[in-house]
Amino acid sequence: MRSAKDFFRPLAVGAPDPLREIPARPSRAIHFFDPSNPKMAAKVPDMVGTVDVLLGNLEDAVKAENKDAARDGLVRIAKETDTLGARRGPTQLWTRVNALDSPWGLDDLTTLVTEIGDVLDVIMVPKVEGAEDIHYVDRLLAQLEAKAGLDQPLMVHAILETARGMVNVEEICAASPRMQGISLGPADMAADRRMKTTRVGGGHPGYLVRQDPADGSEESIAAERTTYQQDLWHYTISRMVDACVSNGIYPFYGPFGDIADTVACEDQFRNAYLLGCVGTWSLHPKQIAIANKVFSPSVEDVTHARRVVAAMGDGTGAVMLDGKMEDDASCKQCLVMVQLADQLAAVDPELKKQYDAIEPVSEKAGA
Ligand SMILES: CC(=O)SCCNC(=O)CCNC(=O)[C@H](O)C(C)(C)COP(=O)(O)OP(=O)(O)OC[C@H]1O[C@@H](n2cnc3c(N)ncnc32)[C@H](O)[C@@H]1OP(=O)(O)O
Ligand SMILES: CC(=O)C(=O)O
Ligand SMILES: [Mg+2]
Repeated sequence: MRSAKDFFRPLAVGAPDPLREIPARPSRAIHFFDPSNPKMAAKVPDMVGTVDVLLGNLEDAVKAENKDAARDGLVRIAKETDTLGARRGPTQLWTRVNALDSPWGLDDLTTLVTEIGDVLDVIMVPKVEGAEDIHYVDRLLAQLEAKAGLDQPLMVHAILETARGMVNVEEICAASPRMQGISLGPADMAADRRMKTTRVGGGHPGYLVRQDPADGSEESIAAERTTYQQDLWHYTISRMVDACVSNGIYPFYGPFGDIADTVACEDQFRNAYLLGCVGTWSLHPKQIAIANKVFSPSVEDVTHARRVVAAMGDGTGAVMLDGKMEDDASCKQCLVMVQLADQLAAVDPELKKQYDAIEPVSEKAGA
């Protein structure tokens, strides 16, 4: 571990200074596309402005024989789409590179940083297992940034998709000032943990609790009883959120592979939103609207939050609103909601219209 004094020093001569703070950019949906797929690639320019993040995926879901074409395709798209990237327009440009132990990871990093390092915002690194993976990427990026003459450092986002990564999640988050966030990789995580599932994210009907039998008799045990499906990912997401927030970086849910089941997708996204995630992945264009809806506070929540903040004045003490006690702590929760709404309204005109239509609040205390 570097000393606190050295933590913000560039890791290569000529590399830009590391960021002191990770920018809080709206990132409700990270939309994945395969740059080697001509149909998907053709849609990218028109998607700028309709989604917070476009991510050129080079890793899983891209066929081995298309790896070079995907990398080259992303370089071309970034160069030709002059509104793409946070420095040039409303939509960030991220990439997911191949794993560090794969035959393609080194070429991905080398090519992307030197060719489009001034356009890319975040590099997502899959299958991160410990701080050593981030340290390797950190130094290599500094060398490449220096070589490319970049004046801003690239940020790094890790995917949490192994048991060892989970055990080391706090040190991964703290490993570099480049760390921007973490996403859950539920499919690889399930495989690595030897979970007996076959899905890409979401719940499982077999993971449940059952109502007690009425009286312990054989009949009552065999009788129909209510069951409640439980959330397979609660522990993982909660721990990821704590690790990210305690290190000043951002937690994200990941993929929901059942593209047709838009209802369960919305549920999974909302669970993550309620637990503290700031965004999620979109694998198909129809998941973008779901993510944008779920990760934008509802008009009802913003209305309530603004009322509480107004009623709390300087934010201290206790007041009654609608029969409920509000104090410093509930006011802080409401401020999270109000600030997120303000941040999203600045980039989403439709949301701004909805939030602006909320009646202004004047009450100072008790109602
Ligand atoms: C576990 C993990 O690692 S998850 C992350 C890796 N996985 C991915 O990135 C998957 C990305 N998504 C996809 O590959 C595709 O969406 C699939 C395979 C899931 C479905 O693809 P299709 O069967 O072609 O979907 P569908 O027929 O509904 O597509 C409709 C249109 O949207 C396009 N489209 C589909 N997905 C995307 C996308 N992610 N981005 C842009 N356009 C897309 C299709 O090309 C098609 O275009 P067309 O109307 O010009 O023919
Ligand atoms: C997201 C991802 O890569 C996974 O679930 O494995
Ligand atoms: Mg994976």
